[in-house]
Amino acid sequence: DLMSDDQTIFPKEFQEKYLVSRGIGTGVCGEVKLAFERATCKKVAVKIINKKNFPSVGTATRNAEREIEILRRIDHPCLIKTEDFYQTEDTYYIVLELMEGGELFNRVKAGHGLDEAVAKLYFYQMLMAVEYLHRNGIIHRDLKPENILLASQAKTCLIKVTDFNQSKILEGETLSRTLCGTPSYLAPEVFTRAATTGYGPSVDAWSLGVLLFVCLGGYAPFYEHPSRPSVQEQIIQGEFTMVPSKWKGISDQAKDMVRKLLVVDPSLRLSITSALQHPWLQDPAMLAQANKLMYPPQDSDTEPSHNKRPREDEEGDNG
Ligand SMILES: C/C(=N\O)c1ccc(O)cc1O
Repeated sequence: DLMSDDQTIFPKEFQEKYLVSRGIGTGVCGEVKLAFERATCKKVAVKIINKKNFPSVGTATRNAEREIEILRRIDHPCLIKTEDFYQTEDTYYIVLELMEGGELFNRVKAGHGLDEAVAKLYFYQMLMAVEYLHRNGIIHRDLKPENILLASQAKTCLIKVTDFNQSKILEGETLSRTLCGTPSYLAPEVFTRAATTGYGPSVDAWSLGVLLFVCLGGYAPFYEHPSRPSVQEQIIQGEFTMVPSKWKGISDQAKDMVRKLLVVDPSLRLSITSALQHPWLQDPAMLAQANKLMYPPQDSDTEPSHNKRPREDEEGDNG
């Protein structure tokens, strides 16, 4: 094992394939470093996860490989691709697609939200990504701004959801571990019924509601405050306030979407599929822009049509 510039130990075969550079992010489960694939100079992100953060995972190592297999097959333009996977006896190294725009978290700076049109474009892509995960039997369970990555610095850009592999690979998702991170995005049933009856894909709809609230309002719907009930209590009661000064410029349809997602009873909450049919998203200009970002025309799609004369320097068979 060779030491990189800081104390992280990388497996030899990892070092042979990748050159590790600087840190680009840290999460509750580990840190993220920029790396270069030596053979192609392609930039990648490497998530380094210390197994001691996932005590129950030791026994689940076998199905970690199986989960990796499932995740390799996951393929959607708004989901981060798992490109490679290494592990030592105490660390996981997950090689992921790099997103130059970094985390959405750094875009929704405290105090002001995104333009409504930008929030709508991002939210639509999140819905498409999460609907695809659910169709493939994966519940994300940890949707939050840190797990939404931006492809570029541009406002209207492709976004990708990450860390869905986290919960799926590192099985051993216990309620206690779930409660170790910030509870702000956790759905009510995770605190109430989850321990016994378990919970379904509707938990992701709640988290997307919190995400949309933050993108539009620029502040969290459920947050710690000395004179308020605990965050957990606020969530279980579904108590949130759209402060007029922060929401005055936001459309009624956008507010309606948020209100229909932040519903405590999962059976009454708007589903991902229904959210995609909500009037707020029936916006042809946004849909066209999103589809262009998700499915950019490839060269082969723009082949000159057969009735065009080949360019002077081009030898066409009818040249
Ligand atoms: C986890 C990840 N990519 O997969 C990532 C995390 C942080 C960041 O700034 C850029 C990134 O690409």
